[in-house]
Amino acid sequence: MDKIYVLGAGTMGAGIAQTIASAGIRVIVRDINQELVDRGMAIITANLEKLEGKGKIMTAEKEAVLSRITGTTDMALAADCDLVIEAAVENMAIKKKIFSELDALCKQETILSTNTSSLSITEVAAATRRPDRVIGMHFFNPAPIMKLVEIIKGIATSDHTFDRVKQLSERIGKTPVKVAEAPGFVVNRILIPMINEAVAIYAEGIASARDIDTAMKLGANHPIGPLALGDLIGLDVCLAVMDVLYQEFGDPKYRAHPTLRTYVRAGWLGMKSEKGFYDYAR
Ligand SMILES: CC(=O)CC(=O)SCCNC(=O)CCNC(=O)[C@H](O)C(C)(C)COP(=O)(O)OP(=O)(O)OC[C@H]1O[C@@H](n2cnc3c(N)ncnc32)[C@H](O)[C@@H]1OP(=O)(O)O
Ligand SMILES: NC(=O)C1=CN([C@@H]2O[C@H](COP(=O)(O)OP(=O)(O)OC[C@H]3O[C@@H](n4cnc5c(N)ncnc54)[C@H](O)[C@@H]3O)[C@@H](O)[C@H]2O)C=CC1
Repeated sequence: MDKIYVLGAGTMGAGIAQTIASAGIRVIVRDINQELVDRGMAIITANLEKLEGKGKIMTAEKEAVLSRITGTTDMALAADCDLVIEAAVENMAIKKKIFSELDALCKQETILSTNTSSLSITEVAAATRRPDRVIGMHFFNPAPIMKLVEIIKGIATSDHTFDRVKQLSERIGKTPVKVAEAPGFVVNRILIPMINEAVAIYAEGIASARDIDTAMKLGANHPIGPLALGDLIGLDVCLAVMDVLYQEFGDPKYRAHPTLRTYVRAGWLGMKSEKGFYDYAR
């Protein structure tokens, strides 16, 4: 795979584009307006400058990585790419619309993948006429750091598509795991209900946000606490995943805590909106 198209330049899209370009592969990253494209490119540049500042990459390498990334608002540039990685919002209706558009646009061989956190690959694939070439390629946040990629086949995804995505994952330095289609796959079915439970503990006044996080860092050896992790992921993404788990399984244990929903309604989405369980305003 020589040319990859990433759809969405947000938290995940920017990190995925950086990861791919750092592995020597050309990547186009698309968002819906130029301001969002510029914001994504600025995040990538800042990340690379941090690595440069620490002496982990040379200036020439930073420039080379940046030169392999093209920011755009143009969907048509997906046409001749080998792989599309969709990292737009966690909403089935929007993903179906995007995949139907991509299907009409892209060459026959293009593999269409989604970085969805929880949604059905089979349902996304059904919006196309190439369900054998649609697959889940689930990265973790922050994408340049986290080693895992969950690869999820839908009911019609071919072995050939799986093998190609597995090979690419390894080429960009990730460790892929094969996961059968199920709501939330492996990691999020465990992780997001844990974050939801931390929100419940916070809302019940059992401990402060900082103490809940300290408890899980020092008591369970987690690198960051669950509320800080919710802020890193995006509380809107956490809520969307809880709602999918609840709807799909019909089990009340997956009910999103009302406080999580209220935060999202307030626009307190975590780091990306500079406010969540903590304040990030600069
Ligand atoms: C919702 C979904 O669908 C799926 C998901 O993604 S679930 C979320 C999965 N992610 C996690 O669980 C992350 C848990 N947290 C961690 O592992 C760590 O806190 C962390 C790696 C994010 C940061 O590590 P830390 O030790 O707490 O902080 P810090 O020392 O600042 O960072 C460690 C390194 O990561 C880098 N880093 C931190 N955040 C970064 C980011 N957003 N982008 C790129 N690099 C980043 C730092 O620059 C630092 O690099 P060096 O080692 O080269 O100095
Ligand atoms: N935040 C996280 O920790 C993780 C999120 N995911 C998944 O990745 C996807 C993206 O999530 P985030 O990056 O967190 O969201 P985000 O809200 O940070 O970014 C989403 C971006 O997609 C853009 N977008 C919307 N429609 C688009 C379109 N048609 N074309 C191009 N861009 C479009 C938005 O303008 C926005 O910039 C979601 O499906 C989410 O569930 C997966 C792994 C981790």
